[in-house]
Amino acid sequence: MISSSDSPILCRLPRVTIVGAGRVGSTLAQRIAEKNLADVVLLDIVEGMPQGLALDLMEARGIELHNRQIVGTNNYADTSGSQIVVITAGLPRKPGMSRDDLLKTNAKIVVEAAKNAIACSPHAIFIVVTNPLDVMTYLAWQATGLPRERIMGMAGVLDSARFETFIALELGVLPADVKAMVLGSHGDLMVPLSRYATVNGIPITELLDVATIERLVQRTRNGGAEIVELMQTGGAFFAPASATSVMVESILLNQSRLLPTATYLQGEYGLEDVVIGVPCRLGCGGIENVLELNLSDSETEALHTSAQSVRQNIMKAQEILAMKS
Ligand SMILES: NC(=O)c1ccc[n+]([C@@H]2O[C@H](COP(=O)([O-])OP(=O)(O)OC[C@H]3O[C@@H](n4cnc5c(N)ncnc54)[C@H](O)[C@@H]3O)[C@@H](O)[C@H]2O)c1
Ligand SMILES: O=C(O)C[C@H](O)C(=O)O
Repeated sequence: MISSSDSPILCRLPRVTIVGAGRVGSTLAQRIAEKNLADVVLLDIVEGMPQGLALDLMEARGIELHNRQIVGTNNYADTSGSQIVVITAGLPRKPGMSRDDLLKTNAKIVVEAAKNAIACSPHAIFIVVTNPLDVMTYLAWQATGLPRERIMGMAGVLDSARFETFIALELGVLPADVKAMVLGSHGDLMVPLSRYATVNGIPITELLDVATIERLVQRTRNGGAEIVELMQTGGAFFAPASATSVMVESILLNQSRLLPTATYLQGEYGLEDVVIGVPCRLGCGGIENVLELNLSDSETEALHTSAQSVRQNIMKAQEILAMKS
């Protein structure tokens, strides 16, 4: 008699663990299940909450016409054998705070989550979402000891989607017709590449004047804060969950999509030993390759300034973690 756990080929469906079942985590669980991408394990420290969310999502399956399993838990043992682990655990910022103000609280949470999750899913690919994003991804990379291909951060897909949204609103065109890429850190020093933004192949520099483009760039840089100020409690979660689900999808379906991804750089763009957003191809092994774009001098300078700020915060985070251990 073969039990289901003895039969990996026939019975193992892809499984994605989401650590942190808050607003981003639970919305991501919904996206993954409703896109029929994988079974989901939602883990949180709050007892009962991930279990309740999972049951609620399970009860929607007949209506949404999918058959994915969603499990809620407080125990890492239930996450074992996951193909992907997404870390959303940690505090969101409040109005008036920068993402870097979350460093102290979230560093310990993310390091612990990463260590616990890798112990149960040693072959998983990790996607970090918790802020401050680039620093948290670096800490999770260190904590897990994973090769850089298997650990990345989500921010660029979201920042790019915001830039595309603002361009589409300005021009009155379909958002899907706008393509743009935002590189750098997930913060005020992010680097929206206006030069590469197009509407169905037409550069936006042909369609909008310099002052308007600069206004849209500034709104993109402030995109997270704009929502935090409006909501007053917590930040964005619908678009962040959509953005993360696109990365999950590209990995699980081996789509090799070229997406702005926070990754550990090893000399690309003249940067080393830092995590920052650059274009990466995402497939079944995680990051398949890092694309080095030909940047102008000012774009390169902006990327380096962004990286310098991440480096300083990595050092701060390491000091904080050293004090606590
Ligand atoms: N990278 C991005 O683009 C992006 C976008 C949106 C949000 N974020 C960040 O994602 C994080 C989560 O945001 P949210 O809106 O979902 O917040 P939230 O408060 O709704 O959810 C966070 C969850 O983490 C849980 N948690 C805390 N410590 C934990 C631990 N040790 N183990 C497991 N779970 C733990 C909490 O109980 C809570 O349910 C924040 O840091 C936020 O700033 C990043
Ligand atoms: O702005 C935040 O604090 C959350 C997230 O990073 C976002 O950009 O929406």
